[in-house]
This record gives sequence, structure tokens and C-alpha cells, in this order.
Amino acid sequence: MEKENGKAVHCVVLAYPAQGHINPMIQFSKRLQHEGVKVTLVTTLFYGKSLENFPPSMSFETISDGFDNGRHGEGLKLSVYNEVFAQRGSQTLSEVVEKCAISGYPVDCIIYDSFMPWALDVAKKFGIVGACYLTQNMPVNSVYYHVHIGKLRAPLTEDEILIPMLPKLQHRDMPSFFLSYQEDPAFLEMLVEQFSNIHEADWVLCNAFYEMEKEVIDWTTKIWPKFRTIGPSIPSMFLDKGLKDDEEYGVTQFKSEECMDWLDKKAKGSVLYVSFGSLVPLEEEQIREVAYGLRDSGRNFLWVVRASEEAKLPKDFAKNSEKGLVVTWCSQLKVLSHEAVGCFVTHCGWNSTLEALSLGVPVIAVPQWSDQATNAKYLVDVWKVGIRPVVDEKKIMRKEALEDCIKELMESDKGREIRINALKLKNLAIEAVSEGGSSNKNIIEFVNALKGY
Ligand SMILES: O=c1ccn([C@@H]2O[C@H](COP(=O)(O)OP(=O)(O)O[C@H]3O[C@H](CO)[C@@H](O)[C@H](O)[C@H]3O)[C@@H](O)[C@H]2O)c(=O)[nH]1
Repeated sequence: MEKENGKAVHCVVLAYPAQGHINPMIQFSKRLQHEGVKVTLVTTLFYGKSLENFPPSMSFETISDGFDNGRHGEGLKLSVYNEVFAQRGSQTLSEVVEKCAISGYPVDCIIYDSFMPWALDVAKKFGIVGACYLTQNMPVNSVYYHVHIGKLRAPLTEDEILIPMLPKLQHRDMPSFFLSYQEDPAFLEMLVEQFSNIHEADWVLCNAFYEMEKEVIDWTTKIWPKFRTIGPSIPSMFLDKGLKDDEEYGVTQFKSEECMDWLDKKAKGSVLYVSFGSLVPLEEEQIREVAYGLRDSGRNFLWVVRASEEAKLPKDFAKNSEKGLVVTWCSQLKVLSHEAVGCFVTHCGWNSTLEALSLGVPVIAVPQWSDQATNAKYLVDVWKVGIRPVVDEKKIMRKEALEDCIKELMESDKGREIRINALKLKNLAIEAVSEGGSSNKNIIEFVNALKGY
């Protein structure tokens, strides 16, 4: 598969330095490679050093965020980091593009994570295509976009937030940066900044699929005509099985611990899988409530508690028992696709959300930070594949609230309906990336345009 001039199309894929961002970018890259595109994956030097199991089929380059030995010093403000990153990142990304040209593989397109909008200027400077990749979900992006166009403000003054094509949102459904805006506006500003130049991007790609949120996607395509959904960006073996040997994302920041033998011994649908993702630390009090809630539910559970969080576990809590196993990291997709798993207690990070939808696993939604509350709203009220426990005035989910949700999901009629809905979503996700499906067609359209067809 070649361009009109006979050469393979070459895309630089610029991933933001975080597990939840590099995973989907690598997965999308594999789909591009499947369509005959040459991919060079790029991330920051410091983050790159922490990654293992890099896919051998891709070239790998690094840029500088200005902190090649890490972001030491608690005092470093996000706004300062972003400013330095934009400046050093633009410079070193330009060097990568130049290096590729010198080595005989000129770059045709930069696909950049929307968290780094300055990368579009680099693409423009070289006269190549700039494609923005939105790692988060479209309703969340739409919320931030409405701040960008001045239709929504922080701090929130209204009780209910009305945004076209989205359900009514309460404060608890909004991205957390609205609620923390007064203490620290930098996060919301960074997320809104994603949309500062988006109308100039040649393409806007989003890690979602059309059938999951048609209304908001149709609305978005009207304002950005080159907006396309290309997800779920998760390994093909867990979806359409169209890509050979594609069983893992490819890079890992943390080492997985063995848990498959333990799962193999458990009855079908009997295990609660619990994970709060790769980033957010939980309050010790919250970890204690989860621990006792799981233990007292009487159910089997497999819980990922990252090494940095382990000291917060209650001293009397058994990490490896007949009913429960705690690991520091696991292959989440293998776990979610295991028939023993009956429910996912999740923080609702966007990748975990898409993985749950794609594998048909119902959820107990326990959002903590960033986009997670809006994802939880969709999981519970729009896709109807989960339940959200109440939290108290300290925003802690008490053990009783968790136990009630577990009981409801595993035993009630509502739980059975939720399971049926989860399977419907799973089938839609598989169809979207299969031949002729909405995301598959969009990927082919994108690649053909790069090839000049
Ligand atoms: O034991 C584990 C736990 C997680 N994962 C993987 O790690 C990724 C986690 O991604 P995500 O669910 O998105 O959570 P975070 O890592 O917390 O992601 C951050 O980035 C996402 C994209 O911006 C946001 O949606 C989240 O809110 C934000 O916390 C997923 O692919 C999981 O499969 C594993 O492989 N093993």
C-alpha cells in the first residue's frame, strides 16, 4: 500500500507521557500499520525510559519536555511544565521530523495527542498533515470545548449544566477540574487549551465509536467536518481479531503480576475485578472502605493496588486468600476477558471504560478525578451498563455503599438488564472496528487521504 509516488505513507505518532495516553495511541498505530502505513512512535525521553516491551514493528523516537531527568521538585507548577514542554517539545519534535527526512523516510503526517496542541504548529511549519487525536471521550471533550467558546464557565454557577446533545449534567457528573478550579485552575486551562487550534487541524480523530454516542458525534462532525471516530483503540484479539498476534498494548510502565491461575479456579462470572488505573492516588480512608467492602461482600475479588498505594491497605487485610487476591498490576484486558470476571469496579478512566464496554463487562463506577465522573454518567445513565455508589460529604464511598452495589449488580433484575446491555455494547464495539464498520471505514478513509487517493 503506497502513496501515489510509490512510497509508504509515514506518520509520526506523538503520545503524551502517560499509560492511559500511550496505550490507545499505540493501538491506533497498529491499525495504521495494518493499512500499510509506516509509524514512528514518539514520546518524551524521560517517560520513554520507563517503558518496556516496545512493539518491534514500530520505530521509536523521543522528544524533550525540558525535564529529561524527571519532574523533580514538588513545587513545579503544571502551567510552568506545560509552557516549557511546548517550547522544548516543538523544538525537539522538529528535530525528529528533520531526522526522518535525512534518513530517507520523510514524514507525511503528525498525529498528536490533543494534550499537546503545539504539535500542530510543527506540522504546519513542515507543510505536512496535522491530525489531532483525542484520547478522551467526546462528551467530555464537548464540555471543555464549550468553555473554549465561552458558553460555559468555571467555577460553575448553575446547578444543572446543559450542553447540546449531552444529558443534563449535575456537578458530580462534571470533569473534576471544574470543581477544583478555584484551588488550581491550571488543569482546566490545560484541558481547554486542547481546543485552542483544533479548527486548524487537518483531521480530528477520537478514541470512541459512532454507535455509542451518535448524537454528540453528529453534532461534532458539523463543527469539525474532518472529525472521525476510530476506536475502540484496544488490542484486536479482544475485539475483531483482525490483527495477527495483537494481544497486548505493547508498552508497560508497570510489571504485571500473575493472576490467571487464581482466576482459572473461580466460577464463571463470580469475580469482582477492581482497579483505579495508573495515575490517581486514593485517600487511605477510601482504600480501607474498598478493602472491607470487598471482604465483607463475601465475593471473590481481584484488586489492583499499585506498589505506590500498597502501604495504605489496612494492616489486618489479607492480600492473598481463598476469596481475594491483591496484585500491583495485571494485564487488565486478559482479566476482563476471563470468564470468571462478573463485574468491574472501576475509576472510569477512559481506557478502562472502553475496555469494559468492548468486553461486555458491567461496572460499578467509582470516579475519582478528571474526565471520570462524566464517563461514569454515561456508563450508568446513557449506556446503562453500570451502577454508581453514593459517596458521603467527604466524597468517600463507604463499604456499605459498595456492598449494596455489588449485591444489586450480581443478584437483582436490574443487574441482569445491565448485563444484557453490556453484551449489546460489546457487539457494537466489535462491529465498529470490523471490516465495513464505522471506525474501520474512518481509518481507511484517513489512510487513503494521506496516500493521496
Ligand atoms: O492493572 C492494570 C491496570 C490498568 N491497566 C491498563 O492501564 C490503562 C489505564 O487507563 P485508564 O483507564 O484510562 O486510566 P488512567 O491510567 O488513570 O488514565 C488517565 O488518562 C485517561 C486518558 O486521558 C483518563 O481517561 C483518566 O481519567 C486518567 O486518569 C488501561 O488501558 C488498562 O488496561 C493495566 O493494564 N493493568
